[in-house]
Parts: sequence; structure tokens; C-alpha cells
Amino acid sequence: MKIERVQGTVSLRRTIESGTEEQRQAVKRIIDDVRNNGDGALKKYTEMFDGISLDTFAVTQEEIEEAYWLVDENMVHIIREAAQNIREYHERQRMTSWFMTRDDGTILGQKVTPLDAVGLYVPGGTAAYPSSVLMNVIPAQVAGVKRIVIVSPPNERGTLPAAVLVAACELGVQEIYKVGGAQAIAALAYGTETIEPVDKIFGPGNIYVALAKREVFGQVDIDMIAGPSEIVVLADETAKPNEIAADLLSQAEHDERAVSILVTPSLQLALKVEEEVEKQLATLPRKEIAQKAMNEYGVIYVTDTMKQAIDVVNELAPEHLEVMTAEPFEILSDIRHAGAIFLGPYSSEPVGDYFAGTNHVLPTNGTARFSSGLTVEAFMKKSSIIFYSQQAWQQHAAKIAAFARLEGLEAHARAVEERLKRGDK
Ligand SMILES: NC(=O)c1ccc[n+]([C@@H]2O[C@H](COP(=O)([O-])OP(=O)(O)OC[C@H]3O[C@@H](n4cnc5c(N)ncnc54)[C@H](O)[C@@H]3O)[C@@H](O)[C@H]2O)c1
Ligand SMILES: N[C@H](CO)Cc1c[nH]c[nH+]1
Ligand SMILES: [Zn+2]
Repeated sequence: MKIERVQGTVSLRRTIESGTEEQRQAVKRIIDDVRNNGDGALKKYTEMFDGISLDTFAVTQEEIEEAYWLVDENMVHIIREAAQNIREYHERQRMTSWFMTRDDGTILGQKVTPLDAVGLYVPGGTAAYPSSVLMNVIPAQVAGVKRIVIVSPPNERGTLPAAVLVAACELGVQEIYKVGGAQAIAALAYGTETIEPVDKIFGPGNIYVALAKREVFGQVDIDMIAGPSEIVVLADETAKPNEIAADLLSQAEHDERAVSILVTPSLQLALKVEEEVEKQLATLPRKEIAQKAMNEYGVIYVTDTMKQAIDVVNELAPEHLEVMTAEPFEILSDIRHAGAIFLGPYSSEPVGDYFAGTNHVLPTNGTARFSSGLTVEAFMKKSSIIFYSQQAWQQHAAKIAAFARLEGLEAHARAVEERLKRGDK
């Protein structure tokens, strides 16, 4: 981890991965193949990339039952408690339809409707996170989405990680398919004999998944293209170096490209955290990943003042921000850009990843400047409602027609004036 005195501006904006030309072409071919050949293409790519031959893709009841044998009972209870917390928080985000009226009898409104069907991609490999199943499925359920489909690549045993199946089953998800990569995204977007298409696709994945999501956008909606995890800790001399180091490493272990940054006006704290990071790294099971991330993207920015430190945080606009200062709530009002803000010494980032109830799908790559984490709203859409009364039409028709003619749109003007033929008084 390097220590730098802040000079000029700092940024987390990195080039968003767009893959190689070869990868982009491969993804296009896979998507076309799935559109044309449906399940046959899914079977072919599952054999090719996941090394397993499947006759059917749907997860069976027997697989779910086996999963419950494999997951510790205490863990099932923890998953249930986390799910309750996440549901309680997301219930607060529920949106309702509303109406307004004017004296001339106009009624305007906004009708909120849940999406009919959504697909959640759960990445395979060692990074299969049951917590991400909770974070995506629960807001969809709170929104009222009827059909929730999970897709994920099969492992060498031809099934999915037990904890993912248990998390899905705990939430009552009934449609789970063992298919991954670009072929899974194509199946969700265009449908196959087995998989009905959905309206919106959520969830992270490798470069093939990310490119496929971009490719099918328009046919369906997508959530976002998530980048590697980021944590920024804003701390003063009251913070404990060992706790800061542990929190920085919690995100570094996600990915070699994860970003872990400490911003502080205290050089003394900076030096102690640097030492602690080295010490704690040595005993981490995912040491190699975390070490690479810390070497490449780990920084401690030392500022002259706390005000300057807060400015740096706002420039960074991180996915996760921890405020570990004497009075964290006082600093909160000055924080403008961060996906999630963790306040005080006990709110370490994993509290939000798993349990507190807030969502862990958050904007990365500096996009917290203009976007938010996953909410119930992402699973809903809004229709405007317009009722114009006779009185409102009489009062405003001429103005509307004039506006239409300003734009050279005569048919628009005549549509409003056509009502004159009614001869209403
Ligand atoms: N941001 C987050 O919250 C988050 C969470 C978990 C995982 N992730 C990311 O998800 C990714 C997981 O990657 P993964 O590969 O283990 O699982 P994955 O499920 O994303 O991808 C596996 C699939 O990739 C496809 N594939 C592999 N090689 C291919 C090739 N040469 N051509 C075409 N398709 C190919 C296969 O279909 C395979 O099923 C990582 O990049 C990780 O950082 C992100
Ligand atoms: N911190 C990750 C998002 O940036 C989410 C996660 C899942 N499991 C553990 N962490
Ligand atoms: Zn995490």
C-alpha cells in the first residue's frame, strides 16, 4: 500500500472493460446461436465452457433437498435473519401510485407497476454469493415481480453451489436454471424451448456475461455493469488502525482489481494502517488476490485537513465509504457522493454486505456521482395518467394547438381541435 500526499484531484474512474474484439465477436455468435437454436445451443455451450453435459437445465427438487443437507443448519437460520433484515429495509422503498387534481377538473397521476418477469445471473466459480441472491431477489419480491428466474453455470457435479440453492429456496424462487455465460443471458433475453424470456436482467458476471448484457440491452432492460469492489475509509486519529486495515482488506479479497483507499489528515494513522495491512495480509486465505489488489490499487491519501479529506472522498465517489471519525454523523451532511455510507467504528463494510438490510449492489467506478445502488424501484416502472376534463380542454386547447404549430406539427394541433366538432357548451 502506498502513502501519498494529496496533490490535485484524485479519481476512481477507470476505463470500463469492453473486452477484446475476439470476445465481443464470440458473445455475438453465442447470442445468435441461442436465438436460432434454443436449448440445443445452451447444451452445446454448457458442454464447451462448463465441461458438463446436461439433458435438462432446470434445478430439481432433489438438488434443493441435497443442498439443505450440505448447508449447516445454523447457516440456514443466519440466511433467514439476513433476509428478514433486507426485506424490512426494502419495504421502506416500496413505491405507490399517486394522483393530483386541478380546479379545472384535470386529474394527473403516476401508476406504478412491477415488472412481470426478471432474470438474475448468479456467477459461477468460487465467487458464487448466496448473499447476492438475497440482495436481488428480495427487492424484486417487495416490488411485486411475479416471475423471478435465476440462472447460474453448473459446477463439475452438474449442479449449483448448495448455499445459492438454499438462499433461493428460502426466498421461494422456483425457477432456477443451470446455465451460465453469454448463453444464459441470451436465453433470458430471447427465450428457448425451456426458458421463457424475461423483461430485465440483473446480476454481475465475468466479461462474457457483461458483454452479453450490453448486447441484449434494448431487447430487455439491464441493471448495470458492475465493476470491481471499492472501499474508501475516511478516518481521524480516533480510529483504530487494525480495524481500518481489516476493512480495507475485506474488499481487496474480492478481486485483484478491487480498490481499497484510506483518506486521513493523520500521517501517524497512515503509517500504522500501512503496517497493519501487511501484518493482516499474511494470514488471509485469499492473500494472493488481496495482495495484488493492495499493491496495484491500495492507497493512503494524507491530507492537510479533514475538510480536504472530505473533498477527496467526494471526488472519489466510492462504492462503499466508511466514516471512522470522532463524530461521524457531523460529517455525513458533507458527503455528497458514495454508494453506501457506513458510520462509526462498529459499522464495518461486511455488515452491509450480508446483514444490516441495505443492498450490497452499488455503483462502482466513480458512478456514485450520478447513480444509486439497487432499490425496489429498479423492479418497477411508472406510467403517467392523464384525464383532461371538458373544462380543462376548453381552457387550454387553443394554447396546445399553438404549441403544436410552433413545432410545425399540424396533425397534433388538429387532434386537439377535432373536439370542437362535439359542439360542447
Ligand atoms: N460485482 C459483484 O458484486 C460480483 C459478485 C460476484 C462475482 N463477480 C464477478 O463475477 C465474475 C465471476 O466469473 P466466473 O468466470 O467465475 O463466473 P461467470 O458465471 O461470470 O462466468 C462463467 C461462464 O463464462 C463463460 N465463459 C468462460 N469462458 C468462456 C469463453 N472462452 N468464451 C465464452 N464464454 C466463456 C461460460 O459460459 C461460463 O459458464 C468475476 O468477474 C467476479 O469479479 C462480481
Ligand atoms: N462487497 C460486494 C459488493 O461490492 C458484495 C459482496 C458479496 N459478498 C460479499 N461481498
Ligand atoms: Zn464484499
